[in-house]
Amino acid sequence: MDDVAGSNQPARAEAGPDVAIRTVAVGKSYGTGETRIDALADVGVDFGKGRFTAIMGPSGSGKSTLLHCLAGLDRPTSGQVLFGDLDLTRLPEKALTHLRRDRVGFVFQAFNLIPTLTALENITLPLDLANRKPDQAWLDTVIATIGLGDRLTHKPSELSGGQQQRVACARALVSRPDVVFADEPTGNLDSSSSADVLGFLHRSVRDFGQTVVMVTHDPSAAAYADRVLFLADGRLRSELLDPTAESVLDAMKQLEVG
Ligand SMILES: Nc1ncnc2c1ncn2[C@@H]1O[C@H](COP(=O)(O)OP(=O)(O)OP(=O)(O)O)[C@@H](O)[C@H]1O
Repeated sequence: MDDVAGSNQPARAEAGPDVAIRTVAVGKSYGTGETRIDALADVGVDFGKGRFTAIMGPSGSGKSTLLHCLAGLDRPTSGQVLFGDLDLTRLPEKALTHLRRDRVGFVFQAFNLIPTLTALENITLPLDLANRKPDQAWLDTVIATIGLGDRLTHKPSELSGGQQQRVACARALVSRPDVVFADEPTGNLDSSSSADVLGFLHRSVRDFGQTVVMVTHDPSAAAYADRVLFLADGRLRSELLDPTAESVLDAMKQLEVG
């Protein structure tokens, strides 16, 4: 059993059979005294398995901080993050590194592809780094779904922004992670490329049962999700099921009023 050094608390925990990640009273503060900022306060929420959840809220409301705590990129100051059968808040650094490598996929706003590798080499990079052989049938499925056809031998500089982000999505999915985290994945894309990328993420949930958690500012992007969580001042304020761009806009207006 993995224990945090100096702690008797086990790192094993159980979020629940249908729950990919559960947060329990999560808080994250920066600084102390007068300059202390509570980026997150008392956030308790379940992220269902095989669901597409969007996180929205004004600038500075804690969206990225929450995503980083969920993905094991950052540790909360208080509370628990239960990731499947693990309590991330009690997991030693090395085990967190393994979790990020083996059980989590990331899509960032800035694509973050390796410029010297081809699209295909970028997609299989996480497997190569982990010394794992690709599941060829799954790789073929992912490649067919991103629809890059003959562009797989191209370098990122020879691809459009939308094509690069679809490669980044395929890279996030290739190891069949428990959860794909996307931080503003369409922030640098035009509306047509955004629709391609969001459509791909949506299909990965609907057709392959992938769990996706996405931070976005864009109501149209959030409308691709099954559920939208709204943060304000580091607190969870409301949520919306089966969102549309209009209902998300309304909820955001309510957030500003409230
Ligand atoms: N490393 C840090 N040190 C100090 N304060 C931080 C740090 N990271 C974030 N913060 C603060 O925590 C709060 C939440 O930041 P966060 O980036 O999570 O918000 P956000 O909702 O993702 O914002 P945006 O939409 O602008 O990206 C902000 O007040 C921010 O200034």
